[in-house]
Amino acid sequence: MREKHKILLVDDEVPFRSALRRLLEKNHMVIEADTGAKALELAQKEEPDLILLDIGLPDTSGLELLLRFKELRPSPTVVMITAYEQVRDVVMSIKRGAFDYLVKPVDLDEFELTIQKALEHSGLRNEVDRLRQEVQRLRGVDRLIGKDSLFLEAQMLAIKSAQSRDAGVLIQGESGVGKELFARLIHNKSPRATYPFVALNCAAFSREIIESELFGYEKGAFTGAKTEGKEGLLQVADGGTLFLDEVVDLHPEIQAKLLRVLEDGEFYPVGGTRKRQVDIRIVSACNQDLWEASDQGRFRKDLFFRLATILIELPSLRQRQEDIIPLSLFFMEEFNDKYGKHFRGLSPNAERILLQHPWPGNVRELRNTIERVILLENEETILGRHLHFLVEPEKDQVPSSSEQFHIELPEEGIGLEEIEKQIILNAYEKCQRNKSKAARFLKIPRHILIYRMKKHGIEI
Ligand SMILES: Nc1ncnc2c1ncn2[C@@H]1O[C@H](COP(=O)(O)OP(=O)(O)OP(=O)(O)O)[C@@H](O)[C@H]1O
Repeated sequence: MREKHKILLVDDEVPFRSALRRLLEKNHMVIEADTGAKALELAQKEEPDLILLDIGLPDTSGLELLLRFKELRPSPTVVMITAYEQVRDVVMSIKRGAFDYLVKPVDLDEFELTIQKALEHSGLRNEVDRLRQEVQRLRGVDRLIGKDSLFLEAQMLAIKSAQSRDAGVLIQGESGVGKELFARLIHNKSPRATYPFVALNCAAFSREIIESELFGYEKGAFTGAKTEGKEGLLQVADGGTLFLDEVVDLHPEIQAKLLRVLEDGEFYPVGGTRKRQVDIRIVSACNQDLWEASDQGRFRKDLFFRLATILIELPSLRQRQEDIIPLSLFFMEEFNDKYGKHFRGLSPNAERILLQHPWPGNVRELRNTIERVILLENEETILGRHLHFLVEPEKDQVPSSSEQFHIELPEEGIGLEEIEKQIILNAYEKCQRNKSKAARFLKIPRHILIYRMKKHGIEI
């Protein structure tokens, strides 16, 4: 938190700025701009708590500038400064989000009161922003949606494993089931929670990059290495948790180096001669059976035992049908907030489609699906037709007329003549014993149908 508030004065009159500066700088940090361009640059760079903004500037109008300030994040509190004759502009500036206004020449008491209120407002807004971020963070991690028994068992195991500082936890499950979310949950509930959580996807880069990312390097370790060297993620995560995603893809040499870190808490950066010490916990994830990979010689068994002191298996979304609708509603709320929409629920048809889909991409696929609908549609209910992209194309579902037509033939065999007779009889009945209709149905001329009916002894 800043000790002094930072106030930006934007006015092109030097004597007026100097007078305000004298009033303010005893208790606040003051910065100044005499043009709109300079003011915008300072507002972005310095993030002032409060801006005192003159309406008439040489290069732009204060009203235009106000709109630009309102787009900044964090957005500063703005008090407009104006002459009497610009009262209409004041009304406009309040509509555009200015907190208050002061009229030149400024009355001292009114000035102090306005500044005090504006700074209180700015402080409250910052607090609201901070709390909102905190809620978002907690929502993302602590709000794990799921009532399925396999899922709840996994969650209980994760929370229990968080009590230990060091035990290796391996989380297994298909892609998108929430392995990283579980890793964050374990970290946040563990004694290491106030230290960093650092994630690395072991499948995303070459062996060399993973090695230098993990262990860091000393200057000049290899061609292209930054001259000053680089700290590895092991060091960055010191005291906290290192999350290794797709751990099965770690190169054997890196597996060996990692084992040493886990055994002795020590390692050498790439190209380094000075030993580093770290205190980390490793939570890893894998979308295949890591024990089977060890058995097949693709992963060191000694490292497996270190990483998998506790093994958590996360069920696929297909295995937890009862969670599909609650998860959908949860994501609906999330994306309502994000895109300013007002969806309230799912139609029965939409529910049916969501429940029938096999979700090969699991919760991630469901989340993306709901995001797509909320972003693109504008109704209050998610409807079946909003989910058309999940439904197989018609031609794949309904067999063509020739595939639909099927005759059950008797085991002992049957004459072709008899088959023809049965088909004509069926068609004749289907067409309410109307010979013209039956002929059209069988795609033959009417006199041929009559001829064949007589031949087979069918009553006309
Ligand atoms: N139970 C849950 N409740 C709420 N959101 C969830 C849940 N499970 C997963 N998610 C969300 O689904 C998405 C995918 O989750 P996550 O990245 O943790 O999966 P993963 O198993 O690590 O995937 P990958 O194997 O591809 O790395 C994330 O946006 C996550 O927030």
